Amino acid sequence: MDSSLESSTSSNGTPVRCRRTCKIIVIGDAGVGKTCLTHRFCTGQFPSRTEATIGVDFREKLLDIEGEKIKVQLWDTAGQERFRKSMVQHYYRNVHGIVFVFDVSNPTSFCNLPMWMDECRQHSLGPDIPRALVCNKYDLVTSMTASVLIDQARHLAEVHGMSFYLTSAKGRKGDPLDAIFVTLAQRLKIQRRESVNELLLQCRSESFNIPARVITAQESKKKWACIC
Ligand SMILES: Nc1nc2c(ncn2[C@@H]2O[C@H](COP(=O)(O)OP(=O)(O)OP(=O)(O)O)[C@@H](O)[C@H]2O)c(=O)[nH]1
Ligand SMILES: [Mg+2]
Repeated sequence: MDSSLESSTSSNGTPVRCRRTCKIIVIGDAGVGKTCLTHRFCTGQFPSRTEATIGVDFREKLLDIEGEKIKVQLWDTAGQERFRKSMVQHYYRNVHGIVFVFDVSNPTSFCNLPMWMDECRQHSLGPDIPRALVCNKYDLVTSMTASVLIDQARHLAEVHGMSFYLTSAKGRKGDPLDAIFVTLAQRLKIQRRESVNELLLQCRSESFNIPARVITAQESKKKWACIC
């Protein structure tokens, strides 16, 4: 995992604390509810009114993952082509997690998912980057057609190793909305731990005469690039 560390400084200018930041992009067709989902996750409220996102909106939330503070930076991207084309390069730079969203009441938004996945591939985001598939507006589900769509979505998520969520940004009791982002942050943390362990093993097998804790610290710094 390659995420960044953020520092705050004390009165004498020395860094006092580093906090990991991970960038999660939220993508999908226009109107599927990306802004509402991210807004609700960060503020707890369903926005009374939204307008089409132009470029990108940033939202942040500090999570406590197994005792470690991780700042999740959400990139709420624009679904409309005309509002996103100048920003696409920025969306995909240094991404740590991806959330694909579609609207269960709009089958076209499901059919367009391969196009969004392709765009990720074209920008070199490999399968190693944790991702989630969100079927939003579940509160609108009434028909059998929707349950077929949900089954297909579940299958798509399984095939691509994505976590799958049925959500309503409008919110219902027990809605798993928070789990989307918390689970991604947990996966990122595990991934980072594993990559450090892999490096340790590699170094040992190559008989480098370097104490393990030195490698961990150095590599950890590289993986979570520090901006202090
Ligand atoms: N019923 C219902 N409506 C929702 C839900 N989520 C979003 N909406 C509505 O869907 C519309 C579009 O929501 P947005 O969050 O702005 O959609 P978006 O994906 O950010 O759209 P772009 O910024 O254009 O890409 C708004 O009218 C929301 O109120 C939901 O879970 N249930
Ligand atoms: Mg939006």
